[in-house]
Amino acid sequence: MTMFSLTDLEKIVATRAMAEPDQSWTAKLVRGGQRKAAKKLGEEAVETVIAAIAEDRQNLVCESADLLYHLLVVLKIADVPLEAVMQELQRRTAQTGLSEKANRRDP
Ligand SMILES: N=c1c2ncn([C@@H]3O[C@H](COP(=O)(O)OP(=O)(O)OP(=O)(O)O)[C@@H](O)[C@H]3O)c2ncn1[C@@H]1O[C@H](COP(=O)(O)O)[C@@H](O)[C@H]1O
Repeated sequence: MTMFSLTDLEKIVATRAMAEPDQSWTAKLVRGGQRKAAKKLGEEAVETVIAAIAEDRQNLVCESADLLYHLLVVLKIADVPLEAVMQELQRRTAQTGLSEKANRRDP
């Protein structure tokens, strides 16, 4: 069995974004606009943090899934393809996180 990937979920999100809002959470979020979708993403991030701190592994899995799904919806609304994020992550593999932080210029 091939592993389900974020790219697969990105395609589902793109398809469901065009569905009727009363039949799809994705469509409802997309029609509601970025402010609401991003707020939902923030809530899911907080719930993920709480699960991590509570050392609740099962809940951490569920909240992480909610978080990644809502991130893909926010990227969809912003018209940012997952590929752009992956390219940025790939670019960063050229250096360690610590050296990136040390070389960062503060605004
Ligand atoms: N992965 C997800 C996914 N994760 C979470 N959610 C929904 O996100 C919503 C918000 O989650 P919460 O736990 O915060 O629920 P809640 O507290 O009741 O939310 P509120 O009513 O308080 O806003 C729920 O309705 C979840 O069902 C998701 N909805 C959809 N997907 C994927 O998107 C596909 C298409 O879904 P639809 O767009 O609904 O057809 C699905 O088959 C899945 O693959």
